[in-house]
Formats: sequence, C-alpha cells, structure tokens
Amino acid sequence: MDIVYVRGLRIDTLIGIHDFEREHRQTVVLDLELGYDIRAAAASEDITLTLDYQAISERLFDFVRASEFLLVETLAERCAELILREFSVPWLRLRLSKPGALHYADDVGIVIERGERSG
Ligand SMILES: Nc1nc2c(c(=O)[nH]1)N=C([C@H](O)[C@@H](O)CO)CN2
Repeated sequence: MDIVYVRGLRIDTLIGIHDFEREHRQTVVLDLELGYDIRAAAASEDITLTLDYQAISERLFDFVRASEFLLVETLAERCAELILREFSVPWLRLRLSKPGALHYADDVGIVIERGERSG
C-alpha cells in the first residue's frame, strides 16, 4: 500500500479542558499518512483515481476550525472518522499536535492509526 501524506496542516480552533481555552483559539497541527494504491492514478494522470490531498486538507480545515472539543483525542478521532468515511481511505495514521499547550514543552499531542493496512 502506498501513502499519500499531508505534513504540518495548521488550523486554529477551540480546544482544551481549561476555562481560558474555551475563549481563546489555539493552533493545532495535523500530520496525515493515508494508505492508497496510487498506481492507477500514475498510469492515467487521473486525479479521481488517487487521494486529492488538497481536497482532504480543505475539508479538514473547515471541520477543525468549526470544532470546539475538549480533548485532542476527540478531535483526532473525529478527523480520522471523517477521512475514512468521506474519502474511502482504507488506513491512516494521524498525528494531532497542540504546540502551544504547555509553555514548558515544545509540543504535545496524539498519534492514532485507524483502518486496515494491507500490502
Ligand atoms: N491526554 C490529554 N491530556 C491533556 C489534554 C488533552 O487534550 N489530552 N488537554 C489538556 C489541556 O487542555 C492542555 O492542553 C492545556 O493546558 C491537558 N492534558
């Protein structure tokens, strides 16, 4: 299985468990690895036969900036569900980073894998 990836997708959103986080937007950063067989697209040059990373990025941008979750776990899971459902992706690895969360840490976040990875 080949991988189509997006790295460093920055989106401002409301996320966090503390009161101050419910009033001030923060930046989250998404890194995506999406499993797909890209051979048909490579043979035909037909974008409809692969994953359009621009379409996926723009859809996630709209979803995340409108969200107001408490936990990074919840946002990551909802993003993964959306990609699997709307873009027929069989497998993905998603890293959700919240770089401004802790002033004494460079970055915090979560990495999840969903779906079935074959070949
Ligand atoms: N596993 C998690 N731990 C914490 C989260 C989270 O979303 N998942 N969130 C917070 C706070 O919102 C922090 O990001 C800001 O102070 C703490 N722990």
